[in-house]
Amino acid sequence: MQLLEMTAFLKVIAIDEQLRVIYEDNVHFDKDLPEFKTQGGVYIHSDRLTVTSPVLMWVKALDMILEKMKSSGFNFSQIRALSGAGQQHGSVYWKKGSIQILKDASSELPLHQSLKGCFSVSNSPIWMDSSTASQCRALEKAMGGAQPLATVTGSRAYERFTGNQIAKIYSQNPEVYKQTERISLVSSFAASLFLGTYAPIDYSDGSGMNLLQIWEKAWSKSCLDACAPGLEERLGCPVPSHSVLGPISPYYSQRYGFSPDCKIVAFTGDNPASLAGMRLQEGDIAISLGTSDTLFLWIQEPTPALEGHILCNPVDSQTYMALLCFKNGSLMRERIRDECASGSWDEFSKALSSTAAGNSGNLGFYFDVMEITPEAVGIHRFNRDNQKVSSFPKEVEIRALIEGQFMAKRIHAEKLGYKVLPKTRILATGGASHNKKILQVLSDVFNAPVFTIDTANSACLGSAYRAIHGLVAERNVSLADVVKLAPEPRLAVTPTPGAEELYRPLLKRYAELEQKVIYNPASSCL
Ligand SMILES: O=C(CO)[C@@H](O)[C@H](O)CF
Repeated sequence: MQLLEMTAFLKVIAIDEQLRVIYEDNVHFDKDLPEFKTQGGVYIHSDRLTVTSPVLMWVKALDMILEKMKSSGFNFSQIRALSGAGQQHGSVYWKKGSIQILKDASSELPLHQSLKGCFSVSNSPIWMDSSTASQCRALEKAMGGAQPLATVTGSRAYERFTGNQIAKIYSQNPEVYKQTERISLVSSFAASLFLGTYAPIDYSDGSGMNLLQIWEKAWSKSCLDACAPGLEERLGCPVPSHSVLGPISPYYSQRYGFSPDCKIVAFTGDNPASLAGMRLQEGDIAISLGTSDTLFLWIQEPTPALEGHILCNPVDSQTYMALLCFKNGSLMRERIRDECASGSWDEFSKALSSTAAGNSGNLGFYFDVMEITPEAVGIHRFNRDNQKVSSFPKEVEIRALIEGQFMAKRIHAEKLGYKVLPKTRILATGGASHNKKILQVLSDVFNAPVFTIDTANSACLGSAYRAIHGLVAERNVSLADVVKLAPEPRLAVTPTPGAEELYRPLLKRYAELEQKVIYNPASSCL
């Protein structure tokens, strides 16, 4: 069994020995926990840069989803291993003395009641936050620059990365930091709830903090010291992502009937879990079309750069995964769907069918929030002569959005050194991967076949696979061996003949125009 704590929802999947899904359910934060008044599971603060989520909402969602399973008659005693994943980079701050409260939580009460006083920061910073620019500059300065930091930790300093978020809390609320005995990632926080004590951070999700040396798999003392004092003891020691952390807390056996022998396998980030769920192989590109769109690939010898991220591979500690994050993902698509297709995906798809590939040379950049890849914000439209225009007809706008999002992915993947080869497969997952018209554009822009996997939520499935893998990893069994019975990714679409020739000049134009829309703080103040 495994849980996935994402930005907008909590999801659970249980699978049997044949890797068949035997239970699946969600709790949507906005709809099912309206008392927290979140939008998309988050609070966007008035500065438009700070983005947080209430940590108690996550705890209450866990209580809710387990109660739903229990009332459905689910037999928890059959669960042999449990793992999970959480949105990357987010952080949870446990107040002094909380470990004892966590250990002693009464099985008579839902967890959120026992833990309500345990968090020194009640609104956790999450991956959508971009309020730590000064902390990023300070960290890069301390490490000798952006590239030296990227070489050590796999990424230059990014606002959403946990080290910079901790530095902000330490500098703005030193008393709160002093009152904090443990700092978890969202993934290790969720693991702690099941373990009944603080769970360690795994190498893969730990690579998204600007704190972990990805080659040595140990905290970088220089990075820790540059962010906050006494940070190492608050983080604990990182562990391999396949580690078995221990048996499930007695709280779950008493309250839900879990077997006391159920093992907790280290939780990891949502994207590393997706890599496991999609059973990515060398040469594949995975594209997760979610709240944020992410492109990731399995890589043997990475070269950390000033764009994108190199993370420790969650299923093979000797290799790595390259990741590019595009913050304006499904929320951007939904806004254009609402405005240009009356809120209907069918109409949206019809618009894609009624416009020709290449959109008659019209190109668009759609960034409602500050984009990560590249750093840019706002809506920018250009006609076939590269002249800025203020609007497009609705169906042209829809195609410009989708072609633009996928051209950006190909351009930035190739900048990271990735080559689209004849054997390249694109494995698509996430909500939009159900839409064949959207996938057709993806296939044409990359000139590669697109496969989808059975469940739209690969991060969930990946965590279930990792739970099983955790039980045998010590015997050097690879994840691939453990999941060979899993459903094969299904071929969804293949490239339209002539797509490569059509998009090659468009990709070149898009890359050139992107330089014009890159965020330049100086010009934006004028
Ligand atoms: O920031 C990201 C990756 O670096 C996002 O994909 C988050 O993991 C989404 F939860």
